[in-house]
Amino acid sequence: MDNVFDYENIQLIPARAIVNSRSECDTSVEFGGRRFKLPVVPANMQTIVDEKIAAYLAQNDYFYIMHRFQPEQRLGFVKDMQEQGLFASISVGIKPDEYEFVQQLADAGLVPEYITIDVAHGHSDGVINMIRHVKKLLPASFLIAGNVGTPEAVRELETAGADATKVGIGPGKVCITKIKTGFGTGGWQLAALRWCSKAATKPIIADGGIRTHGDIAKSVRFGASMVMIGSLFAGHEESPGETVERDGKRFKEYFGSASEFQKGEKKNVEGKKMFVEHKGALQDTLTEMEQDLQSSISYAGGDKLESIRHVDYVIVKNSIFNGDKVY
Ligand SMILES: NC(=O)C1=CN([C@@H]2O[C@H](COP(=O)(O)OP(=O)(O)OC[C@H]3O[C@@H](n4cnc5c(N)ncnc54)[C@H](OP(=O)(O)O)[C@@H]3O)[C@@H](O)[C@H]2O)C=CC1
Ligand SMILES: Nc1nc2c(ncn2[C@@H]2O[C@H](COP(=O)(O)O)[C@@H](O)[C@H]2O)c(=O)[nH]1
Repeated sequence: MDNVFDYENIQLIPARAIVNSRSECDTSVEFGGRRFKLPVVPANMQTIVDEKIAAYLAQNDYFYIMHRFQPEQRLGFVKDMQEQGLFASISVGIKPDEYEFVQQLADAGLVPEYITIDVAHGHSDGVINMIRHVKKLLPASFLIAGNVGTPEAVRELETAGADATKVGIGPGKVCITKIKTGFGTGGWQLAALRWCSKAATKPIIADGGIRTHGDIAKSVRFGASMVMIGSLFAGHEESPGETVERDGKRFKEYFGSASEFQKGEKKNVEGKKMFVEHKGALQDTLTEMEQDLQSSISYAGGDKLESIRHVDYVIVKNSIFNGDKVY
């Protein structure tokens, strides 16, 4: 690795605008055979997405990935979504039950449009074997595999049959992997994304560490086709996390998928729980993300998302925030 940096160390350099209004800029992206309004997907976590949010996103041309923490509901979920004419996008793990679940889907003739293999350490035989199993039984599903943090891992998962890989080990807001294990891409996620994307021949999802809307444009610049976001989606009215009130202010809970709260036990805990400020309706955030990304595209000197991919950038030694608060 040559240059090591993260989101807060990068500024993209503006180019001459070709549009007269930011509204002319198109933020949509093709991913897995469908076109979505934004290159953004809320994290497949229990306090971020539920069936209702999934249906809303699919109906409104946004990508979603349902989490895997209510495993018995997944088959019905795929059926329900497809009966409504919506795409089904689910997550699986790699334990023996998950092999049976994939078999059940195939036996029932249910083919989710998207399947994500969601485990902490994706560069493993466990994930490679599951990729092969899914590709054998459900070859028409678009298969995302992760998480990984190296070019070797991206290549191996792609070779095994993954249609896309998910990059990010430990940069998440409720992640404690970096502290508890000493490993991961925490603190240099954007550089890791750049490193991985140079090796990738298929799309990459950048996962974790997004703290501002500008970080979406930076992810696209450094090779992401899609950006997975947890904390920025945690505080909405619709968010499944519990709402609490403190000193007259409303907050919503956001916990890690490897936290004690998710697991129900204190074993291999690599996640924590926090409370984020309540921030209104989900659609307002999606709209603001679209407007901010339209602005990013205009600064890139284009009118399509792709124009961000080739802009110049500088590495700022400390933090671009220089003590400023984001909001
Ligand atoms: N993106 C990230 O940085 C991280 C994300 N997470 C999220 O937390 C959730 C739980 O993840 P996970 O614990 O993988 O899920 P599971 O508990 O379902 O574990 C999946 C399988 O992988 C094995 N496994 C887990 N970690 C490792 C490892 N480091 N080395 C070898 N084998 C391993 C587990 O065995 P065993 O339990 O016996 O080791 C188990 O068989 C997921 O949603 C995941 O995305 C968790 C940590 C980091
Ligand atoms: N190390 C852990 N990572 C986790 C856990 N639960 C989720 N995640 C990852 O975080 C991102 C979201 O990051 P954010 O910065 O946008 O909030 C999510 O998509 C997972 O990859 C966990 O318990 N431990």
